[in-house]
Amino acid sequence: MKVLVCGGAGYIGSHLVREISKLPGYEVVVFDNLAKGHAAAVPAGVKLERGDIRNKDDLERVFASFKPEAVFHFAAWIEVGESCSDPLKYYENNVCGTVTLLQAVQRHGTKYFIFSSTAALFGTPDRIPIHEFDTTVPKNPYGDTKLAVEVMLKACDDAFGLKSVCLRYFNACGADASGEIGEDHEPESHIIPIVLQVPRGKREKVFIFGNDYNTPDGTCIRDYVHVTDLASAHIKSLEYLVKHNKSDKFNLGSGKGFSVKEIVEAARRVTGHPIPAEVKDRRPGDPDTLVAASQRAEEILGWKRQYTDIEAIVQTAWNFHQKHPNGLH
Ligand SMILES: NC(=O)c1ccc[n+]([C@@H]2O[C@H](COP(=O)([O-])OP(=O)(O)OC[C@H]3O[C@@H](n4cnc5c(N)ncnc54)[C@H](O)[C@@H]3O)[C@@H](O)[C@H]2O)c1
Ligand SMILES: O=c1ccn([C@@H]2O[C@H](COP(=O)(O)OP(=O)(O)O[C@H]3O[C@H](CO)[C@@H](O)[C@H](O)[C@H]3O)[C@@H](O)[C@H]2O)c(=O)[nH]1
Repeated sequence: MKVLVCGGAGYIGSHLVREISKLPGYEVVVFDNLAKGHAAAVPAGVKLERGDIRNKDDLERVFASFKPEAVFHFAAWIEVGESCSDPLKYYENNVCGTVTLLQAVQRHGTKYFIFSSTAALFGTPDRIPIHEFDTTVPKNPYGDTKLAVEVMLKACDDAFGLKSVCLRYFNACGADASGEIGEDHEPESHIIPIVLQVPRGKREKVFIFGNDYNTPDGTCIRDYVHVTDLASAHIKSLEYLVKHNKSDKFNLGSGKGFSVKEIVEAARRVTGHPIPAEVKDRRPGDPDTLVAASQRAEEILGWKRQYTDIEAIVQTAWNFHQKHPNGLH
């Protein structure tokens, strides 16, 4: 099976590439413009095609020569805050770019499409844990762009039979067990790598955004799901599409929520560093609690998580940062 991984030099995509390229029966090509990803995150032996999903010629070159049977689509801008101040940047890449990519998929008769969606679809959720068919009213343009693609994928299935799986990740975190690849974003906005910047000597303290939420310790609760477990869900999704030839969508979480304070405490235990923390005002747009119901992925895809313990998850991120004090570039 020939698979094209768009955004495969980025954080989550590179973990999928690493896992799928170890398996027999898959030929993998990464397509990435390296705006945020790293060539060093692509394993030796996997071809990296530098190109942009918004550019029809870049796509045509790769689709015509490689003829992928499946596309994993990770390529997007990912910062919620920036999507509020510069929404058109997000619509242009995440929606228009995906239209151009899907046009290539249609032209070349690619059969399967696996899309990186998000918990941000659910805005302020109806209930916790959040189920797949709960109300989707995003609270920011980033979530709107991801919902637009989910809607578009349904239309592509209806019109020309493209079979897709939308995977709504909750908070992706951790790093490959080898420590060779991990999360290296500039600027960094995610809580675990930010907390680890303190023991890395890159910041003095952590700011906790609000301690007056309706949660037991007053700080926001999120569902931290390990990036290697996300990679295995992608492989299961492709197997599902090949076997059942049917589109679907799944929420992917770890099964448990942790507060921001609990994350800081876990990082203190893992690193042995005091990690000073100061409470600041709330960050706009943060809901109290986001926790996924992931039973459908377990039952229908046969997805099994390797990581459930938050310290073990933070430990993998810490191993990565210790191995790459200056990141991957
Ligand atoms: N990180 C999370 O917690 C999280 C949660 C939910 C969903 N997601 C989604 O998962 C996907 C991957 O996220 P990530 O954290 O790995 O982000 P990332 O920025 O590390 O990876 C995205 C990759 O796509 C590439 N890219 C972006 N625009 C491109 C374009 N126009 N053409 C070609 N390549 C392009 C970037 O260079 C980068 O390598 C994104 O679609 C994101 O919205 C992430
Ligand atoms: O310096 C910081 C950074 C974050 N937080 C808090 O930590 C929690 C987690 O924040 P962050 O790591 O930025 O993740 P989210 O805002 O929950 O968003 C991530 O997870 C979502 C799914 O839950 C995805 O949709 C997004 O793409 C992804 O960025 C939130 O309560 C933040 O307010 C802090 O207190 N201090």
